[in-house]
Amino acid sequence: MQIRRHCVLIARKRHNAIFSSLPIGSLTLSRLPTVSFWHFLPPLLLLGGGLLVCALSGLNAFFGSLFDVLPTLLLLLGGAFCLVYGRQRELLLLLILYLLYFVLDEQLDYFREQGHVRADAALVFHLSCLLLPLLYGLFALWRERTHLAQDLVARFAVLFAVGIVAMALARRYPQELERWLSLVRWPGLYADWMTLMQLAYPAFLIAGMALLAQYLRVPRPLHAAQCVGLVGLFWMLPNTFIQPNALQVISSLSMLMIIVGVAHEAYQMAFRDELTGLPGRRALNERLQRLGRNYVIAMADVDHFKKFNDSHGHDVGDQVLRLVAGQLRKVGGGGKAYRYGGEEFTLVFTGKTLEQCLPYLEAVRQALEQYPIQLRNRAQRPGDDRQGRQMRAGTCASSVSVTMSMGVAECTDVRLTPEEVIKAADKALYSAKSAGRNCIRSHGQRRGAMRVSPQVS
Ligand SMILES: Nc1nc2c(ncn2[C@@H]2O[C@H](COP(=O)(O)OP(=O)(O)OP(=O)(O)O)[C@@H](O)[C@H]2O)c(=O)[nH]1
Repeated sequence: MQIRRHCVLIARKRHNAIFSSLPIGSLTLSRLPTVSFWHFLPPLLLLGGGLLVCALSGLNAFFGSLFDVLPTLLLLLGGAFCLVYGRQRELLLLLILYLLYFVLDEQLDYFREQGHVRADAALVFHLSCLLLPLLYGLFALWRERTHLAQDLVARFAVLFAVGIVAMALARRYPQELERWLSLVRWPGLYADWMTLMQLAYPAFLIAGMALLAQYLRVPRPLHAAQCVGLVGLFWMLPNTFIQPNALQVISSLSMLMIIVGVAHEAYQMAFRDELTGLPGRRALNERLQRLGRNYVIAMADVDHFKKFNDSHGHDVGDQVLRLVAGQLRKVGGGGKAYRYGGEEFTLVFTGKTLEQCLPYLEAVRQALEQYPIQLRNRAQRPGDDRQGRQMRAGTCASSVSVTMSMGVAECTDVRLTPEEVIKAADKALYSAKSAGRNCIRSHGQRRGAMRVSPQVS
């Protein structure tokens, strides 16, 4: 790695935007944005599918019976899954959704059989509309603690206490409670479309904003699923007695969103490298099993990374690895980047020759070399954007650049295994390091380090 310290006038907008100042000791470095549309895609697809099913006039016998048992099935299977993997938060969310389904389904059954609602239907419905967003929000925001058993007991205790108090009040003061719940407190804020009791709207709003804030602070598939789930429940409640399948379908799908969120995160844990967000070694091993006949593998290693760690600290080193991963992720030519381990990365190209891949690798190498990493002192951070612009234009900032060496090998013989190709790429990487670093060397190349101009077609 070649470290250059010099005064820089930061002209590149992209650079400024990306350096969103993550404090690391006395330094600040970039935090790559991690909010992703893909986190929302599975729950949105489930919600869309659910709304479509609800819009159909009636489900056939098979789907009717399926949705009748689905909430119970999801609670049992999803609950067992969450319990085994210590996901108490999700377990309790499933339980809350199931309890809501159970309570309202009893009312619906009575309504269908008798042709009129039960005497306590309004009270039960209003209570559900108030308690659901509050409990869902509370339990979704309640972070898991280290002591799993204590955590689980605390959650059950809170749920139990709320349930007991609500039931006691409903039994002891049914009319007063119903009147209190259905009161229009803010007539000026009342609109025709508001078919739920008025208190439910601020409860949903607060829960929704808190869940969104949680997602923005920690963007995770599960947090996205919780947000979309709340939207589904907000749609479901006013339609419970109007749309025949709304309760079963949306309750089931909200539970499924939580389970899919847990499964999505479990997959990410197994196959994604947490630090860089790139697919990890396990994902690479899977990919190696189905590479076909023609492929190229490049091993890339950050130069003098130990020195960088020693001079700037491990945390800054971590940020640099993220930045390197961000550049590698952009490699063209259909290449896919993986974190091999430590400061080593692997790039895999399929259906291409080594000559075809080299310009893409060279483009990445150059992009990284030319990318200034600005190290700022936290104490000198500007108070606002204007001040920041002035400071960037007028002061000296400490800037370093990171370089990497690469070794490339190609599968030319069907008898070669991917592991042998990786070994060959590793040898070429070693040659690139010996040749002075910050260059690309391909397997079989005898002398000198290869530098090719990035004529990417
Ligand atoms: N910050 C940080 N450092 C890491 C991580 N993984 C490995 N390292 C460090 O990477 C460094 C690798 O050092 P070396 O293998 O000696 O390689 P190098 O200093 O890059 O030297 P050359 O490869 O010869 O250019 C070690 O100091 C490791 O501690 C990580 O996830 N984060």
